[in-house]
Amino acid sequence: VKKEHNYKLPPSPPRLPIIGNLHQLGELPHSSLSQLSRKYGPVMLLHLGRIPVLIVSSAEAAKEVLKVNDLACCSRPRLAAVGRLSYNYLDVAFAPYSEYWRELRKICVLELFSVKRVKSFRFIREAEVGSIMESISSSSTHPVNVTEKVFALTGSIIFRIAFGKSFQGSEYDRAKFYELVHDAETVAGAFSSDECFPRFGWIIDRLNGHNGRVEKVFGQLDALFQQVIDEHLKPGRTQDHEDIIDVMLKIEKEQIDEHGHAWLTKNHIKAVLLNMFLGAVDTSALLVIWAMAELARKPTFMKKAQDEVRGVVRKKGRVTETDLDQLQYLKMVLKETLRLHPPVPMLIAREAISHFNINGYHIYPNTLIQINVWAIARDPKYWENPQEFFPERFIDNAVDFKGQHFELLPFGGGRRGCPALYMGTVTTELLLANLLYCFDWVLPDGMNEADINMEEWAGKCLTLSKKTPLLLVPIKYLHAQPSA
Ligand code: HEM
Repeated sequence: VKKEHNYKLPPSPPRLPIIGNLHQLGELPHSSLSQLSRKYGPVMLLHLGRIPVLIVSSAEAAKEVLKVNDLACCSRPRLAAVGRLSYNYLDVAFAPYSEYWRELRKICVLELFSVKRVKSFRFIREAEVGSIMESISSSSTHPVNVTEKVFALTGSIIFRIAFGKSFQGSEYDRAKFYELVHDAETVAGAFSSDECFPRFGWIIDRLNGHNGRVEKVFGQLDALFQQVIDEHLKPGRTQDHEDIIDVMLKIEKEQIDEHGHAWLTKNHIKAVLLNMFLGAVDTSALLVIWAMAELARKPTFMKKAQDEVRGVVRKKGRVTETDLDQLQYLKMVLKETLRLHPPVPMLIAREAISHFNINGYHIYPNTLIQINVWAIARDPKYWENPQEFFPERFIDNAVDFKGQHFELLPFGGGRRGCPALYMGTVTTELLLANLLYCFDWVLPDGMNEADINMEEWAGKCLTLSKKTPLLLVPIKYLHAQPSA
């Protein structure tokens, strides 16, 4: 299509020279952009330095992107830090749209994150959840940092699913591991100055240490992944259960062509491992932390969820995955949390591959596209009392989060939607159900419900955290036997 001057562009807020609209993002971009969209509309065009970015803030416009024009805009921007961390886009989350990405995505959907594979890791989830419940019950009646415990759990589960061993069985320190995942998230979530500013941005990157930070994180991740892959390749290694590295090494072997070339190499495996750590640890943890914070603020909802889970599990001692189907209220609590606190509030940026129109506006190739699912899920046009946490809104309501209902998109949608939705939901349901079954939760001395700090913190990451840790006092339930 020829670039015509009469192609109408989406409305844009006024911008400053050089930095464009960067100064309007603020500490919480999803929130600042939600306010801006009230003035400029659900489809607006910003400029972050030199990068044109389309901000989408309505369900109708999200449908235009994720369904009607999915193919025209399902690439990802090539950002330098992400490129370095992903071995030059050998991963699935950040790889531009290509035949390679389609093949790898197929492997993820069919082999790595399929329901069958995820079910095969049930024993890991149940064992790790049991051990965290044990550790919480040892501090029964004292305030517990719920945020820390929940992060420890999601990290341990993914570590073991991916690497086939737990922190206990490895020389890798848990705290060091979290720091590394967090650092990787931060550098991956930030634009470099070079990307935003023509000609001189690279100088800023060098001066402010951005490049050095990326290299440091890359070096540490690469060393960890290499070490674990080497362990898997040691002759005589015995394993009682296939982990993600085993599966990928098997695929690597099977893909060797008649000339001895494998299109899947160790770097591809490392890039996918990176996606698993960045995609799974924080998202699942944040969902459960926000859910616990909301329930602690609303004791009647907490009690209702506890009555349900205790009614189903009775004196069994702990919740197992076979119980989850019966926990309808718990599922509504998590759905409502995904609405109010989507762990990835603006999805992962897409990039337009070809020209397309949306709401009568023209979008050019190479435009970045950000869908503000946080804003959509709080829009009174789609939700009654949208700021209120009210799980009952989902009774007799067919809206779900699988990417077909554009007013609720916590896992994204279309070709680039989250391929691990099942893994995410089964992990978070099991964890929340056990927290609610095993303990009653009370507020630390001197605090009341209104004192729970619900402020958000984005910290340049893709995910949305709770600004302060959640501290609650667990009182062990009579029948709880977490490690039974
Ligand atoms: C509650 C948990 C989770 C939430 C809320 C979540 C959310 C998301 C979102 C919003 C996206 C971007 C979708 C888009 O751009 O349209 C995404 C993509 C992705 N997620 Fe998840 N996720 C979760 C769990 C997981 C887990 C457990 C894994 C892997 C172990 C994972 C791996 C990925 C990958 C690889 C992508 C990139 C897909 C692509 O670009 O083709 N996620 N996720």
